[in-house]
Amino acid sequence: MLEVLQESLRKAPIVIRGEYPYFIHPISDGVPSLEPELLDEIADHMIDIAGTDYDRIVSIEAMGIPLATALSMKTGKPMSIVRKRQYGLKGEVVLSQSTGYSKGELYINGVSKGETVLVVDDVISTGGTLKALLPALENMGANICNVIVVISRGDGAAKMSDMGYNVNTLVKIDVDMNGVSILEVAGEQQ
Ligand SMILES: O=P(O)(O)OC[C@H]1O[C@H](OP(=O)(O)OP(=O)(O)O)[C@H](O)[C@@H]1O
Ligand code: HPA
Repeated sequence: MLEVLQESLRKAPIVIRGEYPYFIHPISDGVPSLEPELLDEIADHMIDIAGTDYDRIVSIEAMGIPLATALSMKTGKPMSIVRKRQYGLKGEVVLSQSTGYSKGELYINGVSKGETVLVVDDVISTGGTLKALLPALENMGANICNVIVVISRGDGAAKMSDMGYNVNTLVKIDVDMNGVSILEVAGEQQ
């Protein structure tokens, strides 16, 4: 299952950002090359998990964009991208994002009260991004039907679960200076 994703993770190089061992992968970075087979495999798997019964796909720049685009084209659902740039549109909501290696503001536009949304992203690590985003979407009146993140590293997904948010992840990994180890693949017995 998810063979293309697993194979690509095993090849991911590691660099150090501050003290954080950062894996470089097509889904999380868009480099060196994001192949259509990989996007196709992931989008199909997301549809297996979440179906198509929602009004909107919500994702976060930058690397949520190819995922949300692939899913939008398969499902026919519109998408809204949470941006790192302020637009000042009416109803824009700002939140603070903190990851293992960065801090900044995120801006939500385009999500209406009462909409059912599917949230997708490339990676969950500390959980800092989703910890800020999910309550903000709920405060805007959105109904979050599902959250799917492709790659889980660290304890972010467990922390989200403690907060009452179930984050579906396709693959759980461990990262050290030697590379990526695959700990768990969705739908497979370990
Ligand atoms: O669980 P966390 O520790 O919050 O980390 C996860 C976040 O980190 C990455 O985003 P990044 O801000 O690096 O943006 P990018 O997509 O532009 O690379 C990733 O896309 C997630 O949004
Ligand atoms: N690599 C790529 N994207 C990420 C990482 C990482 O190690 N951690 C959080 N987002």
